[in-house]
Amino acid sequence: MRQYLITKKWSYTTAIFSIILSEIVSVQFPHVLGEFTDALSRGALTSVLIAHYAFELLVIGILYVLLYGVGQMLNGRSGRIFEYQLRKRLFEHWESLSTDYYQQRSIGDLLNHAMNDVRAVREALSGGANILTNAVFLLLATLYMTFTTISVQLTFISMIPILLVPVLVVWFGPKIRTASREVQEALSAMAEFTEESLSAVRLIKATASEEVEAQRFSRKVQEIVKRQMHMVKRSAIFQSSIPLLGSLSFSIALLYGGLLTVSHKILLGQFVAFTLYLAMIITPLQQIGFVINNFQRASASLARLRVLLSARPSVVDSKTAISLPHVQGAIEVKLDFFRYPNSEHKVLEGIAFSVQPGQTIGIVGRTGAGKTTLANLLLRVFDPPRGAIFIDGVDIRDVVLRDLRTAIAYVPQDGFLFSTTIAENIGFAKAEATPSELMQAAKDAMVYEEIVRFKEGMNTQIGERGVTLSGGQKQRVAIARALIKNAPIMILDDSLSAVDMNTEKMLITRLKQLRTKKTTLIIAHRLSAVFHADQILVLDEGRIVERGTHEELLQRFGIYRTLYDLQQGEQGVTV
Ligand SMILES: Nc1ncnc2c1ncn2[C@@H]1O[C@H](COP(=O)(O)OP(=O)(O)OP(=O)(O)O)[C@@H](O)[C@H]1O
Repeated sequence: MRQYLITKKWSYTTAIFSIILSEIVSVQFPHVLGEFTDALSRGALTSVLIAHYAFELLVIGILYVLLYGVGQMLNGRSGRIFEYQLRKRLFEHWESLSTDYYQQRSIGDLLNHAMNDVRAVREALSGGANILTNAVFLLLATLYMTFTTISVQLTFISMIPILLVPVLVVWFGPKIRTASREVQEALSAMAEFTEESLSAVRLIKATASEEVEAQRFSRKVQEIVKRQMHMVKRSAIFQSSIPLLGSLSFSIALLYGGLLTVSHKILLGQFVAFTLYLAMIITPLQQIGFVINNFQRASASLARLRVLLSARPSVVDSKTAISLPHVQGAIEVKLDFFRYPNSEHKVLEGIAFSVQPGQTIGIVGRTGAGKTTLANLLLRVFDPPRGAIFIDGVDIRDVVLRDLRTAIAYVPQDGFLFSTTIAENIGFAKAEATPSELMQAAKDAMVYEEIVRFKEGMNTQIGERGVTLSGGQKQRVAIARALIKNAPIMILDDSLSAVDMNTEKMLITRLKQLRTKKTTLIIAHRLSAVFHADQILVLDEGRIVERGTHEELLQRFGIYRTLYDLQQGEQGVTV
């Protein structure tokens, strides 16, 4: 925030300067009315003089509005730019963090930071800056005018209650900050719940759990209301005690100023002007309370944002990382064991195998055996230990992350697609892809014929605002997205599971043709996806328990054979 204020120093200086000038202009208002009253009480008021005073007030009004308007506009603009930049920075920061970060934080919580916390800071920055400058300088200008044109003594005595304002700030500030942080945390919890609940809406409906969910939601909302009431109570007491002090000042002024006027120590016009001055500062005093309140909330939000922005990615380029722009695709794995961070359990143990460019490796095994974990390590979604995985003979821990991930085309298990057109989804990894390349990728992934049946073809919107693709279609669009990357290494993580056997066979044949000199890793539950592989690894509880070609493994009568017999019985699979 400091950096931002420095870059915008001229805008803020001009805004503050305009607001100060506007206050200097506005404090002339009671002064003119005081002179008017004096002229009236002396009986010296002529029609020319009345017109003169009226014109003076008009000019004061116009100048005030212009100057204050400029200040407000500049501060408002800087606040909005800050809001935009902070959200952009948050987004870029989140993009840079590693996957494990998202296991600890929910999307709803992060969105709440991006929306509510950022807005709280912006409000303090723009609205707060306006009002604070306005209030402080109006107060100073009023004090100056009352000192110089009315009575130092009267000003001092009347202002005594107002001097208690800083004491109130020190007393209430931390309390409001804590209350505000608690509200933001409750809002985060609600956002987290809503996000999760809406993502699972199909499940909730299918299991008729709407009422249970609604009750859980209402508990979250009640918690927010409770915390908000707590904050509102504290803020209200604080905010109302400031005008209370102002009213006290007013009473003193009336009492003491009245006595001074009656005893002719000050003129009637001076007394009228003084009460007008006091009336003028009551509102800013009220606003100071509001702004300080705002600042306390913004400071709680800033503290939350600071925690977020100080998170560092756990997977980063090493200082000596080398660039590998032309990967051939040889993979060697010599992994003693791997545990996920914050877990004691060894997910993979004693994994050793190698793949030559052009080869296809099949990885099969029961659910939870560690297949996806192996893909995660190859991609460095989680860092493997040093000396465990090599690409073209180089430890992947020493390869520039971007190069490593560019060399691998990965199709995740859920075949995630973005809510945009099919064409954009396929071209995701290759922004410069031509329409014919996109079409070819869709054809290679055996999904083109189904895409052209949609009215908009490749430009069909998918997701929330468009058509819903079937599981098998999604998987094939995801495969097309990987194919267009034309990467030396491809990992299909159970990406054919929702595709019918016939299409799977055609797809595999096509993959073989396309990737003759490239490395392909196929993770699968259905063995038919790996029959053709040069080598099949059978994983069980994190270990390679069998390896060989399809024929070799069948002869071994182990897990693979059991799985094969089972699946053949279920689906009538034949080699
Ligand atoms: N991010 C993670 N943190 C901690 N443990 C994890 C994480 N991801 C997976 N695991 C654990 O690692 C083990 C292996 O999971 P993995 O996803 O690699 O299995 P898989 O063989 O791909 O299973 P499936 O065939 O069901 O996809 C499981 O016990 C799982 O609970």
